[in-house]
Amino acid sequence: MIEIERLSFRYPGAGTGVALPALRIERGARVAIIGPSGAGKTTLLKLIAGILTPGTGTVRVDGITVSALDDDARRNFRISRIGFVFQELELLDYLSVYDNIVHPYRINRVLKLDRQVRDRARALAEHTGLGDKLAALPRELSQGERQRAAVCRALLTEPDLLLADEATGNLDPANKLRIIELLIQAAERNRATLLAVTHDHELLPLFDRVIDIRQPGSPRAE
Ligand SMILES: Nc1ncnc2c1ncn2[C@@H]1O[C@H](COP(=O)(O)OP(=O)(O)OP(=O)(O)O)[C@@H](O)[C@H]1O
Repeated sequence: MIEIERLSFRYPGAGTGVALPALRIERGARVAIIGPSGAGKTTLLKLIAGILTPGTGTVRVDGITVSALDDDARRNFRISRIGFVFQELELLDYLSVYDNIVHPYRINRVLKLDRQVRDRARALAEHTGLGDKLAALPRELSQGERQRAAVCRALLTEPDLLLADEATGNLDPANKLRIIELLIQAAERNRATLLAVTHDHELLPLFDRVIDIRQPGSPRAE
């Protein structure tokens, strides 16, 4: 469960940010976050993930007040509980698809890259149609395949909370649908919550709730 109370955030020197009076999202919900460009959708995801710390108010995830954790605890929380898929994929060009997928396990000591994880990485790749691309470099993949690799990486830790920020941007309609369906299936399998920022209104029927972040200072949650 995600609980937000009187949340506000402003970037230093910027006139805009995000403000949300209150919001509750049940565990396992699949939620689309919409709103005009600059309304604060990405900022909201970063506040929930503990990447940014709110100016005022609180964000609680499964009873944990994320902003009250110290830096190490917040990082560990993020690594072990949250899967993030960004629009800018941030796959590492010099690593194979397989090495990209398991990368979080190589750089975070809280994660252990054991045989089970390796098997899970391969199974995820198979399931997403990347089974024969594990040795390829990201630049040798199509855009849809790269995005699927980024989704596999986000799913490998079996996160409780999946945050997708325009994960389907720049993809054709068939690939958009495939990515969202992958995220929804994974969330259902793990009883995880899915929050997906999207500008694609045709994808909204796939979600069970839509939160519309309006102008900063006067947001609307529905
Ligand atoms: N690093 C930053 N420094 C200063 N201001 C920022 C920074 N990142 C975002 N902003 C500003 O904060 C506001 C909210 O940005 P955010 O990226 O959360 O919006 P968004 O709703 O995700 O937009 P979009 O749909 O265009 O991605 C915008 O006015 C933006 O210019």
